Amino acid sequence: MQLKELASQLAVSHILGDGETVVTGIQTDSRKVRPGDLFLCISGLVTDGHQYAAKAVQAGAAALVVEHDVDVEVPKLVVKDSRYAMAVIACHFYGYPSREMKMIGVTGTNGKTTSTYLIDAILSGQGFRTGLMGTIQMKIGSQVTDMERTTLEAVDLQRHLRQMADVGTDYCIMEVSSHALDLGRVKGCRFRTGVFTNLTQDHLDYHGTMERYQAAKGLLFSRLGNEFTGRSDERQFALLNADDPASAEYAKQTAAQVVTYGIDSEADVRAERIEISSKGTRFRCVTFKGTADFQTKLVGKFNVYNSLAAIAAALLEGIELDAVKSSLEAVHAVDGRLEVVDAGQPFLVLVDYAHTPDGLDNALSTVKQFTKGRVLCVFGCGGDRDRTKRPLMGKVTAKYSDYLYVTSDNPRTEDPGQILLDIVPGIEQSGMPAERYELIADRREAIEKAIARATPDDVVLIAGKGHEAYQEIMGVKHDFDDRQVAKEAIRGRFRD
Ligand SMILES: CC(=O)N[C@H]1[C@@H](OP(=O)(O)OP(=O)(O)OC[C@H]2O[C@@H](n3ccc(=O)[nH]c3=O)[C@H](O)[C@@H]2O)O[C@H](CO)[C@@H](O)[C@@H]1O[C@H](C)C(=O)N[C@@H](C)C(=O)N[C@H](CCC(=O)O)C(=O)O
Ligand SMILES: Nc1ncnc2c1ncn2[C@@H]1O[C@H](COP(=O)(O)OP(=O)(O)OP(=O)(O)O)[C@@H](O)[C@H]1O
Ligand SMILES: N[C@H](CCC[C@H](N)C(=O)O)C(=O)O
Repeated sequence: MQLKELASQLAVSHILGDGETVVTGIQTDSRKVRPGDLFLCISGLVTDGHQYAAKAVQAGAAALVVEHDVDVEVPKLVVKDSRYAMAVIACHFYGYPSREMKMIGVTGTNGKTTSTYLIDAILSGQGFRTGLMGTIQMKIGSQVTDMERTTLEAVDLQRHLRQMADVGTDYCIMEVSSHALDLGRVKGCRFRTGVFTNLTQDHLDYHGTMERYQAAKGLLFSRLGNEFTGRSDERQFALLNADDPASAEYAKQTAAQVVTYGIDSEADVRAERIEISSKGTRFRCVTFKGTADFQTKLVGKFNVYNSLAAIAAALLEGIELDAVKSSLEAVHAVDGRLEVVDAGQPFLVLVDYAHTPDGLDNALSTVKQFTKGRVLCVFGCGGDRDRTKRPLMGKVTAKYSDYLYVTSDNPRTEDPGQILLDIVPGIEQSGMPAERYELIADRREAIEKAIARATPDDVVLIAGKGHEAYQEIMGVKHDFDDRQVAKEAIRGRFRD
């Protein structure tokens, strides 16, 4: 594609050099540039991509997108904001793949991964070809790859959406993080349905305030039906959690048809008569397409919300309630979400991905509901992330646990000992006596101690890392899988 064609997509830009220069790929990271690529210099939060222009050209970049001139001898497309230009250019370069599929985007603090998995299970159960993108995995056709991010940068996102469209995908179900919305990663994507799960504290390191965090998530809904992204004939839906106060605001901002789900409110799709056990959940689902009794294998009230979101999304696609019911009831636990670790021990061990105060509240209150003995909880807080959530996570875990093992999550570049100390004020505030919690920076040791203390009827909940198979310390990802470590600890204890 010629540089001038890409320039024509941007309202404000000019070319320095030959506009007929052909680019054969797009790249935002100088270390990944291939000959013929267009290298976009992004002024980032940590470093400035313009500094790597020369390196990109050495690697074969045929042209650059810049915000100001840089001293390298290739044609340049000068733009006002290269991050914004990135999404526009990527959509055009890859031929607007989101217009060739029905896209369902899920945003919210917690429940995105679970909801996308459930929607995927129902739609693929109906024979639709589905693609999936989110925190755990990306599925394109029959190919499944692990993911490092919740929502990809625009260039990578559009490239993968093109692959999805090319293999004949009917529906792409994707998680849309608040970072992605704020940084314009999904700009230009045409969503058929935007789903909102909930809004509680997280990521204040990035967004600063809850108001800004809420506004970032709102971009998914304010753009739905408002931003021209092609195929304007098709209806679009904002599927909102009626029990979350943020939904009222999102409903006002969207031009899409608002459909609600909930438990405590009069929603379009709602659950009644909820019964929760350690094996699963029963509820009656009242919808605009009839009523049905569900018995799912997913545990907890929060999973009723995730189920309702998925049921509503599927009903909006014209799937009958009976068919929705049979697909949803067949779903087992999602990877690392209240996942049972069974190595033959006489007590229940669960691994969960709760890593926010509300996620922990939901996971632990659910566990507490069906635990006859004591709740032993192992948890920590990630480094280089919202520090203000740490005492809140301490407080909520102390509220529900009989014994707490405060340990490291992914310390990243922070001092693990300091992260633990940041959690303690919350535990103290809850009034938990000092003999009922321990600070153990080594996560393996913490898991081993919890397993060693458990007796029949107790439940050990290992929270925070769920499906993650690593622990990130000072930029190095060490092999570490809570499920594996827990199994080893159980085998160690019951060896004889
Ligand atoms: C806040 C955030 O999302 N930042 C992301 C963003 O950083 P940035 O734009 O500030 O980039 P930067 O690191 O300053 O670099 C500037 C530019 O120089 C380029 N560069 C840099 C070095 C080099 O040698 N060569 C080079 O070309 C970079 O590729 C980039 O284009 O772009 C970078 C390149 O793609 C990302 O690595 C970085 O993610 C950071 C590491 C991150 O941790 N992001 C997390 C918080 C995130 O996005 N999380 C959400 C999930 C949240 C949820 O739970 O809901 C997600 O969607 O994954
Ligand atoms: N609807 C919900 N409301 C509150 N908590 C939830 C909900 N669904 C799941 N959780 C809790 O949050 C944890 C993470 O769930 P899930 O992976 O589905 O969320 P997510 O939004 O994808 O998270 P992230 O984007 O941070 O990876 C679960 O392990 C569970 O403890
Ligand atoms: N998407 C979330 C995941 C957090 C997972 C938790 N294990 C941690 O490292 O804090 C984030 O990047 O904040």
